[in-house]
Amino acid sequence: MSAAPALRLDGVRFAYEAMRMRFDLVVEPGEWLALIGPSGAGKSTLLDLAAGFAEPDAGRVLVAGVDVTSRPPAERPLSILFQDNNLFPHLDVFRNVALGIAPGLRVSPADRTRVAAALDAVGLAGFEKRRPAEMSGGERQRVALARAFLRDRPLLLLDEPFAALGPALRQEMLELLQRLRAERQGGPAAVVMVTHHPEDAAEHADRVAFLEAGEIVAVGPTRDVLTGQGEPRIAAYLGTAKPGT
Ligand SMILES: Nc1ncnc2c1ncn2[C@@H]1O[C@H](COP(=O)(O)OP(=O)(O)OP(=O)(O)O)[C@@H](O)[C@H]1O
Repeated sequence: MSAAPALRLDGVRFAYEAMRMRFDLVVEPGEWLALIGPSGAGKSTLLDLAAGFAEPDAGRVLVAGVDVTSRPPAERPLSILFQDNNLFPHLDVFRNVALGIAPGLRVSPADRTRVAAALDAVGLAGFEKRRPAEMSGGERQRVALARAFLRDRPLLLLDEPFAALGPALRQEMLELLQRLRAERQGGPAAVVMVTHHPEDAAEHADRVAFLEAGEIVAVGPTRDVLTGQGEPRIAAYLGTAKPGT
């Protein structure tokens, strides 16, 4: 592929007191990569490093070919969707979505049309005046999704955003996400998704990276990684290890 990777972690090193981490990773444009691995392996920290919430001790972070290592989160060409804290509670739905394109909330008529179209795309036309507290968890995440896609960034970082929603709704949201990213004008957005649900990776991801103790210990096509081929640690994590192996 000739276009620059959507995300590149190049010899990125980072340490919390409890663990040293080192990440090398390339995510191609339009690719969907799932991050799996045991609790505390470093999955959320990897996303924090990509998003700019954590600064590497060494190495470089590139997004869409641009070195963003020392840029703050707001200046990186990506969108983020986490489980909580995606919306501002004091702003209504319209304003929460409009923030994606008009950070100062100076909304032009053209912006207004785009916000309405984004809300329509996630099935929330007519919800413009509601506050987040007046909506269900699933509806709130739809608002966050509308904002993320309105920003039209080439990279979307997901940290279990739909984990609290229940299996059917989680699937519905992932399918909506799949559809919205495919419709992006400049080509599908790349997705890096932390998940504790291997079935979500199996359904949606092109590749899977398995993390353990602050490192990516295996990365490859979803099927290969999820069958744990040649990697007993993955089988142990998935609970598919055969007795005696
Ligand atoms: N703010 C922090 N300060 C100090 N240590 C931290 C901090 N955040 C995470 N850690 C430590 O860094 C390591 C990696 O944590 P991280 O949250 O990235 O793991 P994870 O794979 O996302 O885990 P989980 O699946 O439980 O969410 C863990 O040892 C954790 O205790």
